[in-house]
Amino acid sequence: MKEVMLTVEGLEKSFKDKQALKGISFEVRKGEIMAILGPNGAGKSTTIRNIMGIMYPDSGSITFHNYDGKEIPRNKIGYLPEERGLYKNVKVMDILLYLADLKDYPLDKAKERILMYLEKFDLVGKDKVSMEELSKGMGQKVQFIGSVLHEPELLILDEPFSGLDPVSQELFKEEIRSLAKNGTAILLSSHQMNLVEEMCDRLFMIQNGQKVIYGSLDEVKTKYANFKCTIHGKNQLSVLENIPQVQRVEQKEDTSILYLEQTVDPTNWLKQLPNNLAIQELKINRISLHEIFIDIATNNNLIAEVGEVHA
Ligand SMILES: Nc1ncnc2c1ncn2[C@@H]1O[C@H](COP(=O)(O)OP(=O)(O)OP(=O)(O)O)[C@@H](O)[C@H]1O
Repeated sequence: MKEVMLTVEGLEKSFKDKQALKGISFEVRKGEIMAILGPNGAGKSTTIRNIMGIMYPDSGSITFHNYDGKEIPRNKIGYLPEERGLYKNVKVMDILLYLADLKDYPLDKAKERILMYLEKFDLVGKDKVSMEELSKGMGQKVQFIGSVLHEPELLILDEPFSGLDPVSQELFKEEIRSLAKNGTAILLSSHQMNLVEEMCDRLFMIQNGQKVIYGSLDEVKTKYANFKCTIHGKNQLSVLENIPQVQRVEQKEDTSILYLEQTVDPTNWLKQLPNNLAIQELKINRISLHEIFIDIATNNNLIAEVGEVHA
């Protein structure tokens, strides 16, 4: 197993009468992309802010290598906060060198890396431009550069893809993957489940300040992502609902989605379909992370049925 870089253990945090975190525990390992997911207000940013030392937990511990809490060398960590925006009337190169300096990173090396990244992110020549002259997406790229410039061992990205066009999204994805490949531990919060599904090795899902899922993407999919069968063809709802091992059916015009029980073996299940079904097209696949997320965030059906995954 990969070396553990960050350990969060039993984190509790309250704001006045609101308990935002109720015993959050997880690890982030060298070279992995770990997603922290959850509905709005679940506690993701609060968790991240505690790791970054922007606030301190009421109880629980945060360990980076062998350092605890306030001892953690934050210059070994990179952070792209949810709130975007750097000083407006400062030139791109100056603000990035300032950030590198804050992290005690050698400035000549930083300058080289800034120019390399500006080229990579399609911002050649923008080093001399002031921040206020950049578009929102360009500003976000510069802020991303600021978070990786000093070659952090742990990179925390709070909603890195929000507001990016598809091309810029690809650039970020590629860069994040390549950083992980080179050993950076990455903790990433995102609401874009398709991207999480594409990129992440493991995930931690939080709701109301509590863990609901923690495990590798494969484990989570095997455990939570039951099969569904999509049929294009005109069929009566009652007929579909009466097929064995069908939990529920969603119908839109001539397309029906049959959500199947966890124990279904697709080959055997297909063999016993009624022979008078109208089928123009049929496919079987596992439900997506997006659907798992919605299920958990809205009614907890899946969790109640199958329990938890542990990493
Ligand atoms: N500084 C604060 N003072 C009071 N309450 C706060 C503060 N920061 C967060 N909270 C509360 O803590 C809970 C968790 O908020 P947090 O920002 O961590 O959620 P989140 O998962 O990051 O949500 P989102 O997806 O909307 O960004 C919310 O109920 C929020 O109202």
